[in-house]
Amino acid sequence: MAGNFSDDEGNSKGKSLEEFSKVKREGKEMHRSSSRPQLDLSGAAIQSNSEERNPTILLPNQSDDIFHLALDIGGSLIKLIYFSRHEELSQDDKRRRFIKKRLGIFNGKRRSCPILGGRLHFVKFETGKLNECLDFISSKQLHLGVILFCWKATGGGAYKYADDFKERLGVSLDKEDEMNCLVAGANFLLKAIRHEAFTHMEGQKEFVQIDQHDLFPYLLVNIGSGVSIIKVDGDGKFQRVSGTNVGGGTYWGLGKLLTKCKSFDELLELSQKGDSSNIDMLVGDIYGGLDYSKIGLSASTIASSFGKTVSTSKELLDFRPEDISLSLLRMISYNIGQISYLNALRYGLKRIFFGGFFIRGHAYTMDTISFAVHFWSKGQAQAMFLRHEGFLGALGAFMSYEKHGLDDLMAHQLVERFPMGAPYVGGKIHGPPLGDLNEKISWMEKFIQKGTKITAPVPMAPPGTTGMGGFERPSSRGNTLRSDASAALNIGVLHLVPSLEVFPLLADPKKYEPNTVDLLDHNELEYWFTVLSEHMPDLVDKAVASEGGTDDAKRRGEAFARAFSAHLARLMEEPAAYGKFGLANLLELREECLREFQFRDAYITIKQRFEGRLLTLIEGVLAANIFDWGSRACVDLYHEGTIIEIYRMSRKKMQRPWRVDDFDMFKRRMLGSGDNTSYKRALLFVDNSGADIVLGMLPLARELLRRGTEVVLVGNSLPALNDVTANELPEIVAEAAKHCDILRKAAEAGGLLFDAMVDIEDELKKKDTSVPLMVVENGCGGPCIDFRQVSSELAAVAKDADLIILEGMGRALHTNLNARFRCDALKLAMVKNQRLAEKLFSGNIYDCVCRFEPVENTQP
Ligand SMILES: CC(C)(COP(=O)(O)O)[C@@H](O)C(=O)NCCC(=O)O
Ligand SMILES: [Mn+2]
Repeated sequence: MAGNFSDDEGNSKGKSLEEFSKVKREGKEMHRSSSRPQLDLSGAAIQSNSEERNPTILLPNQSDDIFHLALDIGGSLIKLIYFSRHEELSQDDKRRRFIKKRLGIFNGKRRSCPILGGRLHFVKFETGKLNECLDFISSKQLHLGVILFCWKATGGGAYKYADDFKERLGVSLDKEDEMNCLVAGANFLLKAIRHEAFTHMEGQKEFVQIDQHDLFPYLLVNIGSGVSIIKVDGDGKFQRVSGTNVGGGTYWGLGKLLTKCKSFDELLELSQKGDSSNIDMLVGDIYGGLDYSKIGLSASTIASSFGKTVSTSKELLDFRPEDISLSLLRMISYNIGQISYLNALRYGLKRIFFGGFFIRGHAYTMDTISFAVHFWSKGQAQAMFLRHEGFLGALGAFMSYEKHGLDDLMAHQLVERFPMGAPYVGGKIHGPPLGDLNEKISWMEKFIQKGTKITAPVPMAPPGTTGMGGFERPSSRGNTLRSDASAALNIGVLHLVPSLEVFPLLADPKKYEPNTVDLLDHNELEYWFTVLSEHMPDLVDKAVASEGGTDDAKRRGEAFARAFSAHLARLMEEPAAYGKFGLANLLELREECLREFQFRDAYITIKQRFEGRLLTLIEGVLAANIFDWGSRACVDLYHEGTIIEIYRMSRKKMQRPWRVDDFDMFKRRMLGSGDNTSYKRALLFVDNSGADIVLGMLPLARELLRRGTEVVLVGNSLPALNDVTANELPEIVAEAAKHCDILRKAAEAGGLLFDAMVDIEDELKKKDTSVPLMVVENGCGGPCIDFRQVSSELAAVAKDADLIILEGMGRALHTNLNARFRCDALKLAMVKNQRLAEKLFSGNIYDCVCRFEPVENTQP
């Protein structure tokens, strides 16, 4: 990795590099937490002429896990992106080591994948309040990890404010060309991030999946203070074809003069209550209330922005600031839409992507731009917007660091999360600071005391819009408090997980959609909102108990409930607030939110309760799936009997045929005649811990093993509800193995019974590479599974598998009910929700689903 080198005084002369690195290291360690990445200066060499004031230093042995930070300092806003390294989530335990070696997955850093896992954070500040940006960087100590480097920066402010960064933080800014950055940022987003682009017409947001092989050419319109219009033909291939000086700065500047608003967001918020027909001259004003239909203009179309203000004797103070703001917003958005379309027409482009912080996820702005493009192109061209709209330049600057490997990242390696602390907004801090749990809790408590309703961060409510010709007055935002009331960002933190892979047995990864239930359907959202809200008190009880029921745990429990309710409220207000969101995402958001408030495993006490019954081996995966602490109906049942009583009742009630009953087909396949009857390798996606495993999946695994099938038990990587994790599985298997020879032998050979083995390394040297029983993690932290993002070890074992068994409602119904695989698939679940049973199968709660999909039938 290369970068410019200078010490705090900006002078690198007079000290040997070795001395320098020693001093720097010692100094650095004093105020650095141990989890912070260290610079490896060994082997460092000056790359350019050593007489230069800031020669470039090459650090050949530096691992990639240092902070990267990039800036886009525009005329109005500073956009900052920084990368923080992932903490290791769990120890690289014996099981993982064994599996990785057996599967030939290179352990440690993989050369083919030069970046380590980490997170990309997106933050913005007003340029006029540069100090807030510098304070933020200092408070997060982002500058300490990068003492030898310059930060990549773009935008005019990279020149204008370079000295401030040098003086306050001792960091130089390495300037990158703005247009280059915009294009690199847009290309990265459109290629690497799933559903980054969306259309917005008449209040309706629709996500668009761009085929990365069919991306170019397109028109990129970046609306910052001014507007750049760029024709993009490929990576690094572009031309700035036009621009306009009437942009975001114009709206803010004129708005400030005319309304006395103090900030852009205040001005934008004001427009929500405006009625621009008091300011604008409409076609109807000229035509006596009629449309000018001959040329396609409705009465409500603006004939002349601000046209009405000239013909009256009114002064500025006689006009409502709300109306002025809306009128300005319409004038500027419409104008940009029109100019953009004319440029698209000039170059024969159909797709126009709009970015820049002028848009701010503001529905009215997007609708106006879309309307202009649609109207003038007669529906031929399409306006599209980007979820990371404001960060194109900063992302591009970030991409210009060499060797971070980000340019190779693909959608399946990125997971977006929405912690309560993000996004951080400069200026008034409305939300809790990132990362600090205690402050986050206090922040939540403040709202609990006030009894105020809060919604999670992100943009403003969509206004009511009408069709052709104009828009109705936008609806007001009401009096809900947002955790981030001033500036809206509808993006989360991007987690980069280089080890995630697309499940290789998916029949058609392009067509694959994990979610069965789409929450963009408002009825669905309302229903699941109620289900999850009602489940909350019980979940909080369990979570608090899992942490010993202490006062601290109770405090965190309350804060979690507030935070998750705020997310739910946010989604109810704007279902697309977090991008394309299905039920699986919502269920995982709940687990992530628990983890954010440091509940490591909320159902641990429940899982442990089952341990005494581990020996009870009874067949019946379906019946055992009744043990689900995520289902309201089932939790109610648990008050009425012991686990074993409920299980017995569950089995007794199971009358065949089940609601979906392909059992006979599966049996025929299992018992069929000929040589090729046994499956070679089965992947068993196991679900709820204890009863499900012991009463359901282990007996099935045993049967498969008996028939010579290699069995891979696939468990969650992180706890989710009461589901068993991959780390917990070996212990359960070991316990069961004490009572079953088949399991014992298989487990020993699979490296699951370490006590029984002298040395794993000796085991690994054995020639026989067949492993009868393995445990692998799935890469997931929710109760569902998205097969576009699975762990590398699962992807590796999947390559030889010819049978997949998905157990449980989350993995087989909420997700993957419609998924098709390139091998046989058995989907087993009990439907523990009345509405879902009716909707999916016209059935009833506790119905069972046994769907067998032999590969011949699933191939198109
Ligand atoms: C979270 C779950 C999908 C877990 O089910 P499982 O995969 O364990 O069978 C399920 O508990 C669920 O959808 N619960 C919410 C709906 C309800 O309470 O009825
Ligand atoms: Mn489960």
